[in-house]
Amino acid sequence: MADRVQFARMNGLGNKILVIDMRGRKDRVTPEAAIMLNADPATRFDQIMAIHDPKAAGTDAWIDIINSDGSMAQACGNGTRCVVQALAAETGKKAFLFHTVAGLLETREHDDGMISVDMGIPRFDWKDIPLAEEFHDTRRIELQIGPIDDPVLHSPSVASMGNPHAIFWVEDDVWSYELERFGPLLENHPIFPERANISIAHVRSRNEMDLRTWERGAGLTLACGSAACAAAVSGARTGRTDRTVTVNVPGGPLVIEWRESDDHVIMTGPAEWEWSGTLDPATGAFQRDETSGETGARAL
Ligand SMILES: N[C@@H](CCC[C@H](N)C(=O)O)C(=O)O
Repeated sequence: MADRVQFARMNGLGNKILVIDMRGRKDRVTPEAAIMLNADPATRFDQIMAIHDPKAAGTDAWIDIINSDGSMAQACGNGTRCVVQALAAETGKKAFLFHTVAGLLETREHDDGMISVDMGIPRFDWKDIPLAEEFHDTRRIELQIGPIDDPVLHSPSVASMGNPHAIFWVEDDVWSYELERFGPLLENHPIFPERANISIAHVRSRNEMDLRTWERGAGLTLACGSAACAAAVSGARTGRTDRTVTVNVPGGPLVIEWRESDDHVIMTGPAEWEWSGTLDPATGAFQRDETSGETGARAL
């Protein structure tokens, strides 16, 4: 038990997150531990957010983001809100500056419990997504799935929110597409050398869209915050939407603002604590706290 750390099972609009407290330690959550934790229905997750000691002055923590297949991700909007809620409950602070492989993330918990994350400036250059071939206009790239003369999905917009996203625009209901079938094929398409998160978007109005996402390294999820940001900026870039849009993901609505003043993308939504326990970050062996199980915001 001595080598165990605290963790909380949380969710951001149904995106299943394990927040693991690695502060004060030099080791990292291993891919083996991630795979073990994901294999148990009690701890099955979409992402792990491992909180480490800060690496730079002025920041509150370094965060490693790990997908359920054990791979590392550069961004996780829903998981970031979960970390904010856990640390706000622990410290009473309302604002945090986090550091990830993709850069700095400014965050704030509002009085109504909603949490905003500054997801940074999106990138659109084909080399930044990255794509395997040169495309001058990433608002619409040549990529399709299904019969060549009658594709089911085609011509996605692509964007990087630190992590790679492709957004397929559809005129009809996002639920009428077999994303569980097309998602893995598109995630691993050779055009995406680092794989990609694959979303289907239906625009309802200039300020609202519906979005389903097949996540790189995690599969179908109820919510993907960075995909909502990528879809919002791609909607604005292609003239479909305004710069502030409500993105309805299967788990509920996220509000995304692509700020005019500095091009940063601000994502606002909820986070929810479910239960907590201790685990071994090397093996993934875990124990649930007997006393945990009430809902509401909790410290780790
Ligand atoms: N759920 C996340 C995105 C997680 C990362 C993604 N699977 C990747 O590998 O890029 C979110 O809320 O942004």
